[in-house]
Amino acid sequence: MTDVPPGADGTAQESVRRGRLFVLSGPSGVGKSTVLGHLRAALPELWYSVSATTRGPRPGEEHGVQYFFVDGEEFTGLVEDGRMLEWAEFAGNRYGTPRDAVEQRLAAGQDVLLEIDVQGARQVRSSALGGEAVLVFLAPPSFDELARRLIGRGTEPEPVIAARLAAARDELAAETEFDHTVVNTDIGAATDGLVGLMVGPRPGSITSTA
Ligand SMILES: Nc1ncnc2c1ncn2[C@@H]1O[C@H](COP(=O)(O)OP(=O)(O)OP(=O)(O)O)[C@@H](O)[C@H]1O
Ligand SMILES: Nc1nc2c(ncn2[C@@H]2O[C@H](COP(=O)(O)O)[C@@H](O)[C@H]2O)c(=O)[nH]1
Repeated sequence: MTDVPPGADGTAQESVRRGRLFVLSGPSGVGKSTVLGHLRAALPELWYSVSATTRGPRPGEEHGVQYFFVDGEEFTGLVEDGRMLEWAEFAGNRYGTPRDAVEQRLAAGQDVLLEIDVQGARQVRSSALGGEAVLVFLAPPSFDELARRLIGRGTEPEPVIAARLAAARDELAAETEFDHTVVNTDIGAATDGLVGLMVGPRPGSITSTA
């Protein structure tokens, strides 16, 4: 399920600067996947974790691309074997981040981005990686606009949309737990906002040798 980047075999990592871990979260329908699509073009070196989920694929989604689509039994096995960095149940399905690929990329010096829900972001924060993780909240311009986007996407039946919007009320209240907020009013501006957070100097790093 995981792939290992060249040079990430654990043999020559002492001289490699560790990659940075970014977590992008926010309510369902705010535009996380859309903005990440643009971010891929802006930051081609960034590695995006592919989550596992028990949700069925939407039209056009492929196993190993948007998600690893697994059944409930396989998901439970991954959790019990300690192979999930974090996982959560969201609106009737389970979602989780495969641990090994993330740790291998970070050790190989590659920056990593997780697109996960608020429950998962909290778990990352309290995990061994929590101290180094940068948590970013993608916020909608308003709740009504969030609902318009989720309904307009047309991928979920009405009861699922209702469950996602109910979850969104709690998720929006969690914004203050994050290191940064980017408001997704305009896709280009939101992408630029994320890029600005991700390409800046690391905390404590030397920015000038003069
Ligand atoms: N800035 C924006 N202005 C208008 N529409 C937007 C904007 N950003 C995203 N959208 C639209 O909102 C809908 C939801 O976007 P998207 O699927 O990227 O959300 P998401 O946060 O990834 O959702 P989920 O968490 O459910 O996967 C899509 O139809 C997308 O085209
Ligand atoms: N805690 C986690 N949440 C995840 C993960 N992968 C995706 N998600 C979040 O789930 C919801 C719903 O996603 P959808 O694709 O069904 O619309 C959304 O908020 C995602 O960010 C994960 O690995 N862990």
